[in-house]
Amino acid sequence: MSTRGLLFILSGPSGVGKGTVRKALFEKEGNELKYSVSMTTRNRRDGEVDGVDYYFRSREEFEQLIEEGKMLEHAEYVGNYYGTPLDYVNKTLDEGYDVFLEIEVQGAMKVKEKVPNGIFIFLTPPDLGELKARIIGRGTDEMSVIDERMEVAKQEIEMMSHYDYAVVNDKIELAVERIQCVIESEHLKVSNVLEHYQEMMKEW
Ligand SMILES: Nc1ncnc2c1ncn2[C@@H]1O[C@H](COP(=O)(O)OP(=O)(O)OP(=O)(O)O)[C@@H](O)[C@H]1O
Ligand SMILES: Nc1nc2c(ncn2[C@@H]2O[C@H](COP(=O)(O)O)[C@@H](O)[C@H]2O)c(=O)[nH]1
Repeated sequence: MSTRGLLFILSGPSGVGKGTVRKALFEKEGNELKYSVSMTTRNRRDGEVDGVDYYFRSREEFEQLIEEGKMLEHAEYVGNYYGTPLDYVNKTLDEGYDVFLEIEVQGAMKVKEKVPNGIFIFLTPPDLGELKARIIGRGTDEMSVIDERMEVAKQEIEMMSHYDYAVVNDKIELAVERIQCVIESEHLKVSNVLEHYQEMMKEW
């Protein structure tokens, strides 16, 4: 017997540390979350692997998938498409696993329209100076792109009120612990526990 898994959406400005925190969370023992690998049209960075970090696709291929209704959400971000393939999310939730998305804010708001019972977590920087320092320190973007990402970040932070939880990423380990607390408490919610028993009672 399995009930449907929960959908967790981690979002927040570029460079806040979503990828870093998500990887640290997934390295924790006993974690049964499934990560939904996103699709993008942006160029692959050094060390990134197709199918692991992203599915890297051309604009034409991406647009075809949008047209066929194969994306749960998609957004255009700093000149490239990013999106969440729908089939993997549905299949994995149906198998009873929790699914974890790591996406930007426009996409998260589209998921909220389609999956209102998703759990939306906003990862925040300790302050904007630290956010810029992290983007620069990562060394993956030119200065013009960094400025663009900072402009988008200010608008994104204003969207925090649409989320269920705000998690500060001051220290990676603390941010991971806070997210683990969110996951555990969501599993204790009566609505989620009750669903489990309702499924069981159907079989008795
Ligand atoms: N708590 C932290 N303290 C200091 N540095 C951090 C922390 N978390 C992440 N970083 C660093 O900040 C930089 C950006 O992190 P990361 O790439 O994970 O951000 P992101 O939110 O996933 O970015 P994007 O949305 O653009 O993919 C990296 O160099 C990472 O090592
Ligand atoms: N709406 C979506 N946004 C996504 C998805 N996968 C990643 N992202 C976000 O895009 C920006 C830029 O990412 P980068 O790898 O180029 O730095 C960042 O905020 C990601 O979280 C997705 O499937 N949908």
